[in-house]
Amino acid sequence: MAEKGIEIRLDHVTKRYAGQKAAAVDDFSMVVPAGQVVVFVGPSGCGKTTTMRMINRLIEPTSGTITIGGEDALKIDPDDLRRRVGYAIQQAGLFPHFTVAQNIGIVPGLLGWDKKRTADRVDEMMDLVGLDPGEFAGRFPRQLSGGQQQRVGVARALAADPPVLLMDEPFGAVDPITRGHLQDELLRLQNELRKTIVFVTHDFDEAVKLGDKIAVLGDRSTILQYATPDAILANPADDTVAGFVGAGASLKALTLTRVRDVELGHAVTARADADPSTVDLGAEKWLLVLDRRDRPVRWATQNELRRASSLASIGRPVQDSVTLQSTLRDALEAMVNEGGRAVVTGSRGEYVGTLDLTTVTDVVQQLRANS
Ligand SMILES: Nc1ncnc2c1ncn2[C@@H]1O[C@H](COP(=O)(O)OP(=O)(O)OP(=O)(O)O)[C@@H](O)[C@H]1O
Repeated sequence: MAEKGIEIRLDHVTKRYAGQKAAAVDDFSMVVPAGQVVVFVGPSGCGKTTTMRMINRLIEPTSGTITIGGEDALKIDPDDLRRRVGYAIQQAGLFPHFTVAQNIGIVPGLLGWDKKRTADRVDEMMDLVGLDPGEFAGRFPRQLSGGQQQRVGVARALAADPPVLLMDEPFGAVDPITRGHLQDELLRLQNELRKTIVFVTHDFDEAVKLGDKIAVLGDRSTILQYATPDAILANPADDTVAGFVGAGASLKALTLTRVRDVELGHAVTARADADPSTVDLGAEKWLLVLDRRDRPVRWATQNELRRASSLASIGRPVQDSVTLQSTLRDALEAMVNEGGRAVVTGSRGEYVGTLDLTTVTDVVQQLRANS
C-alpha cells in the first residue's frame, strides 16, 4: 500500500538571497491540502522554484515556518526529509554515468535499504511509469528519449514512497505530444497514489489539466489567486490573472471537460470483412470501418462504398482518435487532424462513439453561460 499524501503548510515564509535588495519570496503563506495537486504558475523569475525548494530545504528560508504533516521541516532529520519528500525536475536531472536502475535506486540506497529490497522497488517503479525493466534498467540516460528520461525522473522521485512530491517543470523539456502523455500518466498515477504534489510550471494549460488547485503567483511569489482551475477560469481575481488566463478562456475551459462527460454521437459502422453490398449508409455520408476487434480503422464515403469490392482498404485511414478520458480540447485537436468528427475509443481501443464540433461548441456555450 503506497503512503498517502500529508498536508504542507507555509507560514509567513520569506527568502532573501544574499546581496539582493528585494526578497525573492515575500511573506508567503499557503496550505497545500493532503493528497492534492497544487500547481504554482507564474512568470519567469517570480519565485516559484525558490518557494518550492524551501519545502525540501534545498533552500533555507530567511524567516517563517514550514510544516510537513504537522512537523516543522527545519526540525526533521535530513534523511527523513529525503524519504518524505520526492523531487523531480526539468530534464529529469539524471546522473549520466548511472544506469536507469541506479538512478531510481539512489534514495533507497541513501536510506540504507538492502540490495534486494532496492532492486524490487526499482522494478516496481519502472512498471509504474511504463518502462519495461528488462529493456531499460541497464541503459544510461543518454540512451533514452526525453520522455523516457522524464519517466525515470518521476520513478526516482517516487522510489522511497514519499507522501509528498515536488515537481519543478518536470515535463518542460519534451515535445507537446509526449508532454500530453506524461501529464495523462501523472493523473493516472495520482489517482492511485494520492500523494500531496506541488507542481511548478509556466504553462497555464498544464496547470488547468493537472491542478486540484492553482496558485497564480506574481513578483516575489505574491499569491494573486489560489483556487480551483474552474474558479480561476470563471472569475480571475484581477487583470494580471485574467491576462495570464488569456483571451482563450473558453478554449481552456475545454481542458476541464472529459469526453466521457458529454453525449457521444454514432457513425454507421461495418467490420472490414463485411460484404460492401450489405452496408446501408441511409442519409449518412460516411462509413466507419472497424477491424476484427472493433477498432476503428478507416473512413469511407457513400461513393467509395458503392464502388468497393471489399471494405478492407476502402477510403482513408483514421488518423487520430481520443479516449473517454481525453479532454474536449484533445478531441478538438483530433477533429482538426481528422478534418471532421473525432472517433472515441474505449480501454481496448474499441470504437465507442464519435464526437462532432457542434457538441464542443455547445459545451463552450454552456461553460460561458455558467461563468
Ligand atoms: N541563488 C540565488 N541567488 C540570488 N538570487 C537568486 C538565486 N536564485 C534565484 N534568485 C532570484 O530570485 C528570484 C526568483 O527566482 P526563482 O528561480 O525562484 O523564480 P522562478 O519563478 O522559479 O523562475 P523560472 O520560471 O524562470 O524558473 C529571481 O529574481 C532570481 O533571479
